[in-house]
Amino acid sequence: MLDSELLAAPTRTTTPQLLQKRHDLTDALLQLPYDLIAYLERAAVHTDLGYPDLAAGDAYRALLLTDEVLNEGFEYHEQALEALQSRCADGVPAILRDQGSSDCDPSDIAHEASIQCYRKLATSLLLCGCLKSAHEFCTRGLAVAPGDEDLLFKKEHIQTLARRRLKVDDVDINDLPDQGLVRREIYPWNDHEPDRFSQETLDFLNSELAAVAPKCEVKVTELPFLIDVPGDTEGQDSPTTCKQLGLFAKDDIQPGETILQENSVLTVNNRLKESLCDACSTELPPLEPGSTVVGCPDCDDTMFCDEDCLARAECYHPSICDKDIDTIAKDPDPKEAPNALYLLLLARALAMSDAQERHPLDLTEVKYIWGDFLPSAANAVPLLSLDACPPPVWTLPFSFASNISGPLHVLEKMDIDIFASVDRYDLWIFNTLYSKFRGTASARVNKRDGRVEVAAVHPLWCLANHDCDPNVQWEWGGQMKFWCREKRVGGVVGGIKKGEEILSHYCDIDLKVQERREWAKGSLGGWCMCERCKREAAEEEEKALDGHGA
Ligand SMILES: C[S@@+](CC[C@H](N)C(=O)[O-])C[C@H]1O[C@@H](n2cnc3c(N)ncnc32)[C@H](O)[C@@H]1O
Repeated sequence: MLDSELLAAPTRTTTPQLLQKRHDLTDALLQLPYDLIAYLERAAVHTDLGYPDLAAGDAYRALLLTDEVLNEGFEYHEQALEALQSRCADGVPAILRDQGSSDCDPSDIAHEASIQCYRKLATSLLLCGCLKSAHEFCTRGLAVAPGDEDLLFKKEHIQTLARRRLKVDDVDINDLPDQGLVRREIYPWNDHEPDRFSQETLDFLNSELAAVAPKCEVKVTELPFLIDVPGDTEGQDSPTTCKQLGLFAKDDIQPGETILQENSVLTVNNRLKESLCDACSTELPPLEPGSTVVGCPDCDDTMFCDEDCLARAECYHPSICDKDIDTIAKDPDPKEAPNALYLLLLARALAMSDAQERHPLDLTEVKYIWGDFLPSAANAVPLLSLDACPPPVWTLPFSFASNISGPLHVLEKMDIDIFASVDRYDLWIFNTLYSKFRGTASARVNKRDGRVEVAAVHPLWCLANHDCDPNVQWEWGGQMKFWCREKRVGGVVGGIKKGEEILSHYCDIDLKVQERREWAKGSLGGWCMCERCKREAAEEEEKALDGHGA
């Protein structure tokens, strides 16, 4: 019986009805932000809609609110208690009734609700593939409700799954997988996403390009739909294409000519003690007489390479100035470096949103960029099974720390009320930002120790598509720079004719085809199918056949 509870049971409520319910509950939360019952109700709707990650996010906020109710000294105690009392005016809320309690004392209700939160968190995180966090919530829940059958069952199930996945008899809890996957999509209720192919979008992007890349324009183009399976790519049905954006030359461009120079404050680094500019993350010039380095006049330790960077920081820094936010995600374990950088990018976007009083998804640096989204229908899985979760079609990396607790911690450090700001800082918004950053960000390693330390999103540079015979070369210091190659692969003289596409490179083009394809696969979403790759792969295959025959 418990097993069936773990599955997202088919519901008689239709998707449009569920979406309406979600909409109403979100509205209710905007009216009564400290209502833990509404969060639990929305978690249930998110489960029924097939978004266990969003259900976990709601259950976690509900859990935090149970703490607020139960602890008089907590910041939102009064508001959370008042909201709960108003929800209990007519008896125990329906969402808690199956727990058998008819007692309407707020403390008892909050206690019952916390157990429900632990159960929801454990199940939902398990469905996303975050076994370690799910296990932790089972353990925390069992400390509050020893012997709770549901939590005991889930804990046992996690251990069974882990034994199977890790192929060991004794599972060390610290070894449990915790990096999950969730749906990567434009959520049905996301009304911030522009039509990227509309004339309005193209006009906006082209006006931005005029300042940083006057010889470039963005256009709609067709790209091959790339396949993830090596060996499936050649000599079969020609791959279908998909509509995307790309950069094109508006004029002839000469070899060596600079094409694009772009600054982006959506740039972060994960070094705590390195002297890097807070805005552009380049190494600061030495602090000597005549140095251009300037500090923030209002907080210690925030340095910029010059007055220009200090001025650019106005669009995010006021929201984190003197807020003790510096240590978050800094100096991570090397294995965690990419996740830490994505969290820092998210934190920067949240600071920009707060400082500019703009919805994060409406930030110019974010709004138009590629997110590698799948249609919602393709992501929807009719019945989620705990034994095969997350389903292979889900592609957005997800963890409790990166997607739920980390962003909330950042907001709290920024003195933002995490309950009263659900319109701007809801989990689906963090997930959408992550999708966009994962589709477009570039990273830089420290030359001294080879560790990945800087990441950035350059919203115009990232419009250029990849080719293993690129016609441009790029370099990223304080600025992202593109220039026309002097020579193409094979020694052909460079130069780009008016109307030709700007062809960037997402991997080291000096590698052999197999290695190039491996490297670029992550950012391309599949096996590169450029002319050079197809030609060289065919040559390699021919060589292998010859070797075989000899
Ligand atoms: C950074 S974006 C490039 C700009 C993107 N086309 C847009 O519409 O904004 C990277 C994505 O573009 C697509 N892409 C880039 N180069 C490609 C290529 N040579 N073949 C197929 N898809 C490509 C892939 O979907 C990749 O994930």
